[in-house]
Amino acid sequence: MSQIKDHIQAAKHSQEISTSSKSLPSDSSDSPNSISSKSVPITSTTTTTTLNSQSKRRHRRLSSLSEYTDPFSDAEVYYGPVTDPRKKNDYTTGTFHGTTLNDSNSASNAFGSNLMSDLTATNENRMTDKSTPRRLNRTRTMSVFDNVSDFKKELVNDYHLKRRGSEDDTYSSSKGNRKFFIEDVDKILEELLRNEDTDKNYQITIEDTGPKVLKLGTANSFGYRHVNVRGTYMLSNLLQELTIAKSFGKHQIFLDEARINENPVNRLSRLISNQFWNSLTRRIDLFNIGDIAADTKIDTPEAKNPRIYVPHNCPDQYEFFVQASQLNPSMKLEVEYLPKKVTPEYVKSLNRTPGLLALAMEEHVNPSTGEKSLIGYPYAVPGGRFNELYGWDSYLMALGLLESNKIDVAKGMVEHFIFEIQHYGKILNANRSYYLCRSQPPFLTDMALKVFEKLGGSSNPNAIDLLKRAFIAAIKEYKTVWTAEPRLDPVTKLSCYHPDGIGIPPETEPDHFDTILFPYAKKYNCSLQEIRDMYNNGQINELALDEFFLHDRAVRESGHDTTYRFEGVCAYLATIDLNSLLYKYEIDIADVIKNYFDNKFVDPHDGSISTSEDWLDLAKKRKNRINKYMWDEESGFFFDYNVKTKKRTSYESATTFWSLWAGLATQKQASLMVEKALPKLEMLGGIVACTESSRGPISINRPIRQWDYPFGWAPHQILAWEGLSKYSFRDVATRLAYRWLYMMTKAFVDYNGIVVEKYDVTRGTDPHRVEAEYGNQGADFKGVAKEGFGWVNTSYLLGLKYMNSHARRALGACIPPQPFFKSLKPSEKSAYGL
Ligand SMILES: OC[C@H]1O[C@H](O[C@H]2O[C@H](CO)[C@@H](O)[C@H](O)[C@H]2O)[C@H](O)[C@@H](O)[C@@H]1O
Ligand SMILES: [Ca+2]
Repeated sequence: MSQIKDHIQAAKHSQEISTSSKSLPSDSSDSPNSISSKSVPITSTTTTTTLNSQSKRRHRRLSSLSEYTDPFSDAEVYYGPVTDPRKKNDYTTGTFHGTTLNDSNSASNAFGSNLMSDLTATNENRMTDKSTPRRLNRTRTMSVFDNVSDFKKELVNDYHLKRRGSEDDTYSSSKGNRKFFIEDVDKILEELLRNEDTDKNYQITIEDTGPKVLKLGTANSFGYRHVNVRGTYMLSNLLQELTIAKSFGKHQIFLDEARINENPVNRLSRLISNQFWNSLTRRIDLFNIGDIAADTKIDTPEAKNPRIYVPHNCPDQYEFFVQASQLNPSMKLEVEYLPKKVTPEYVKSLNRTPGLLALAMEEHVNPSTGEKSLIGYPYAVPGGRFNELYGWDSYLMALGLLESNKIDVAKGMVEHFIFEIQHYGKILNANRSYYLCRSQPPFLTDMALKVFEKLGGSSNPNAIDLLKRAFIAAIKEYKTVWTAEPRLDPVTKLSCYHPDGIGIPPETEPDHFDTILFPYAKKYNCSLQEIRDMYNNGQINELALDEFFLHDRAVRESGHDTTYRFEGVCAYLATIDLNSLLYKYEIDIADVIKNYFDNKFVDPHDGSISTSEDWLDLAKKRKNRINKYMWDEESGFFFDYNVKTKKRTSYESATTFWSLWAGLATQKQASLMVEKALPKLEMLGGIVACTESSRGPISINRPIRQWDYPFGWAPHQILAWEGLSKYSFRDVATRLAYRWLYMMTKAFVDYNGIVVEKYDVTRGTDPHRVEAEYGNQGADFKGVAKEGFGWVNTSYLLGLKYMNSHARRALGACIPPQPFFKSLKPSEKSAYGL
């Protein structure tokens, strides 16, 4: 009680509450840093009695100010729970019924914390942390006035930069624990955006030309004394935090300065592990299926209502979804069975009526009623327009999820892949009807092994069971998808991406094929839309177009959609990517048969028997063929091999490093790759997808492609780092990782917390600005980025594992690679392969 009096006395003495009517927070706040909207006015005329009764009511709030609360706790802990009953979603009770990505008003969507287990785990971690407050950071204004993208240079030229005022001096007295008191979240948000978001995109970035300073009231003075928050980074973090607080229905909050001043490396990795994964996680239940089935990619009237397609032999699932649609008719969920045989004609017939494809579900028994129901296994989606379970994205996300200890989600994705192989014949490009004919780069064996290890490996019978089921499925996939016609080339015995399908892929952006279709529109004297329809409806027969779209589908199966490496030829290329991955399958299968099937695998699908030696033999043969057809000693590249023209290509691609990841290259080949190929692909921000010379000139008739120079992709970085490390080039991997992390951190700091699908690795200032094909996913958010992008999130967590504390600090200060490498002592340089 005396502590309370001291506070009030101190406030009175400093005359902070004596002149005007101000609001103080009430005690009804149930999280340490949020305050109820009901505040208690105190004026200079307030009587002692009133003060006393208010003191009591303020007790918790005032004492919580002096207590240590983790400034870096998750949004749910820091701002939660939701105080607006209309926004009360099931994240508070552990079930999640909403995934509408664009609904910024929903707290659960702001940071969809779908799984109670995740929340509990995070809270537990925090609690163990509590006694040891982390070292708080120095002020990170990180303003970069003169480092503005040429995208907006003209605007900046007209702007007169203001000199900064002198720094307010209260920081030292706060002992690094300063908190702000935001009396009116909406008002500050509005002021912040009005002053600082000069280009009106609801983000505060280095391209905004505001004063870069905003006054905020301190918590100790209940808002009467102000300090300046300066610079793009802190102001944009303030915008992010206020946006989140608002989404939790908060009108007043205490906000730790450390939270908006956090070391960016810590902030980004924290957000990825504790927030972004949750926002990207889905788990189908009776109530959320409508949201999960929604799709923004197809724009036909029939695509407006959510639709789910169920395999012909899954009656339980069919019933479950019918029940879901009956329980909630306003969801307008349509439920359809797939036929037993899914043909390309059938898939094309669904183009106007696309739908989600059912995934694996488990039985759930309600402990109190004993009632049985189904619930989907959790999975993560890549983000942005990609709101479904993808093939290789899932593997890459699983690596990051495991790193963040979200084992359930990674495991769930293995279950889904087993289900997909059983019911759709392959791991699908993604679980939408328009992806039924094609797959994506295969990673299931490695994914299952990594999940298995995390689950406790051979000491856990459930982990062994999962591993065995995953390998039975992977062997089926290997035999019936990747080493069967049309994907297997009978001559070289190497494999190509070569899916089925008819017509124009409906999920692509409408103008994507305009340059290809234009001559046909001219020939038939009709519009581009008419030619699209005529071709899709089979009203015109054009063999060249059929051939083009055969390869286009193959490009999409390769995951590298799109690149000039593959255009017009992909289905005839035995690629180094795919054949490296299949080599890895063969090696992994050999291992698992030896260790978990007593070295005698009886295939339940075809009755055949194989041993570890059989699979090692397949691997050896593939390796010899890869060397024969693809290795180019002179350039240090593995190139794709064209099985039709019977020629090795010369397109220099980052996927040459997949041979290292798979472990098929020799040490000598690895050294040549580092010596000759790497210098051509190593850019400012990491490894570029291909060399500029291989890509060739870009023009209006030859538009830029996203899987080509100058773009860099997370999967390429991750596989190269791991591959190089396998071959004693961890130093080189560390250098490449620094580059990539620097680029990501810099964009995150300068562009309002952005994390995108891909980056222009040649661009120092705004690498996230990629205007190719459907644009960059992850860039389109208001106020705060909620999910990052799946595989890029992973790349950040994995890249950090290569960094020592010195490099981490340099990244936190956004030191570009060149000056950083130059500043290293000779003894330190070797750790970066310099
Ligand atoms: O809608 C256009 C294409 O989009 C996907 O490809 C891209 O996103 C995927 C999800 O992140 C990723 O797996 C792929 O590598 C990207 O190029 C989709 O996979 C394509 O099939 C689709 O046509
Ligand atoms: Ca802006």
